[in-house]
Amino acid sequence: MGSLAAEKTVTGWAARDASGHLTPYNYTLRKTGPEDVVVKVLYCGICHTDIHQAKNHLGASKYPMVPGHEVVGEVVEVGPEVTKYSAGDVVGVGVIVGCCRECHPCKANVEQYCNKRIWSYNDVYTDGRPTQGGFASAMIVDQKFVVKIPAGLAPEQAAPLLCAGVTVYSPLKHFGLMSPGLRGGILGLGGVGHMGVKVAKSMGHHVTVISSSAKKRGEAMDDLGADAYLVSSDEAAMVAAADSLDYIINTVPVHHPLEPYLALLKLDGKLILMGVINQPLSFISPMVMLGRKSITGSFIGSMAETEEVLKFCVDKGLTSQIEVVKMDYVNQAIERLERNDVRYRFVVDVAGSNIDDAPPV
Ligand SMILES: NC(=O)C1=CN([C@@H]2O[C@H](COP(=O)(O)OP(=O)(O)OC[C@H]3O[C@@H](n4cnc5c(N)ncnc54)[C@H](OP(=O)(O)O)[C@@H]3O)[C@@H](O)[C@H]2O)C=CC1
Ligand SMILES: O=C/C=C/c1ccc(O)c(O)c1
Ligand SMILES: [Zn+2]
Ligand SMILES: [Zn+2]
Repeated sequence: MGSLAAEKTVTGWAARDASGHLTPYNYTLRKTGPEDVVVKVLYCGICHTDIHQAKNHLGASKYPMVPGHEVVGEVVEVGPEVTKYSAGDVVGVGVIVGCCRECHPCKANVEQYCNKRIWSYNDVYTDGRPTQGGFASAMIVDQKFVVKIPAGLAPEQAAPLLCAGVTVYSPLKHFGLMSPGLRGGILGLGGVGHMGVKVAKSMGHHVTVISSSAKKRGEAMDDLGADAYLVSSDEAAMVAAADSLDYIINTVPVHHPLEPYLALLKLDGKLILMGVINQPLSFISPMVMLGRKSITGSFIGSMAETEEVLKFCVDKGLTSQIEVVKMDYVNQAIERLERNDVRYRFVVDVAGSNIDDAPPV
């Protein structure tokens, strides 16, 4: 991997424009700083956010962009002040790779809410270089934003926990929704949603999947262990389920009406928005007033919660349900994810794809 003093040239797969099509791209990483960990990427999950970013759904994308923020890798080098990791450790990196360390969220250890957060890609690091994500042979990351993957978790299984897993765990913990017996809804059974079913079931909740079609009913009930399944267009079933849920984790990634789901909540129920939707959502006020309901949101989880969810999954024997693909399949995987054709997360076998050998385009 080279010496601490040298910049490292790596190959990633980058989007060049809002088509979001990824092709090989060579770039240099910063010299390893005192608190930096050099990570050889083994696996990286494909999150729907990678599509939002690569295709400029939020209007702030910069190219070339190497996406990927569910990264599991092996430590190959550490800076002289790194205390937490050493070469050979299997580690994870998620959505955030920097924060100010001084603001209220940083001091409260919820650094994901720091207004000076640095995203793992499509951002600029403190040295002025663009950040680039995990669809690459290596990343250099400050040790604060690295977690150890515990023994007992396969690295490819662990990858989706670094975004999808912690994204459902964090709000359940924060909003006091970890008690057994709660009735939860998971709206949208994709990468985040399937981890929602697994985590909520492991907390002892009664879990209802609310889906746009009946296609996933059998898998949701038989494989993931959901207790009930609602098709959102089935008006009679939606009416029958009114006032029944303590919370809904809403993972739908496109504009949609909120009122059908607010109606499913009990008194004091919470609709927790997860989907990245760049258009106003709407509802009439009595839908929340007459039931003291809340509409809230949540953004990934802290580094501490990321460590917690990894341990939670080991303790409960939870894994993600994944389809492992090679890097040269990444564009097809993205297309399939967009048309809702994956059960439930693609994970790219980056190290097994020999991406350093591909000629850059
Ligand atoms: N807040 C946060 O911290 C995070 C936010 N996100 C965001 O959450 C959203 C979901 O992410 P992820 O789970 O990876 O996405 P997936 O594409 O894996 O899952 C989304 C699910 O939503 C449902 N859906 C309904 N309408 C559509 C549609 N038109 N197109 C696609 N899916 C649809 C589908 O479930 P069904 O078939 O059951 O209807 C689908 O499986 C994204 O917007 C992502 O950016 C992701 C991670 C963290
Ligand atoms: O997948 C993780 C990132 C989620 C995310 C949430 C909100 C937002 O504005 C983003 O750009 C990304
Ligand atoms: Zn994500
Ligand atoms: Zn801060």
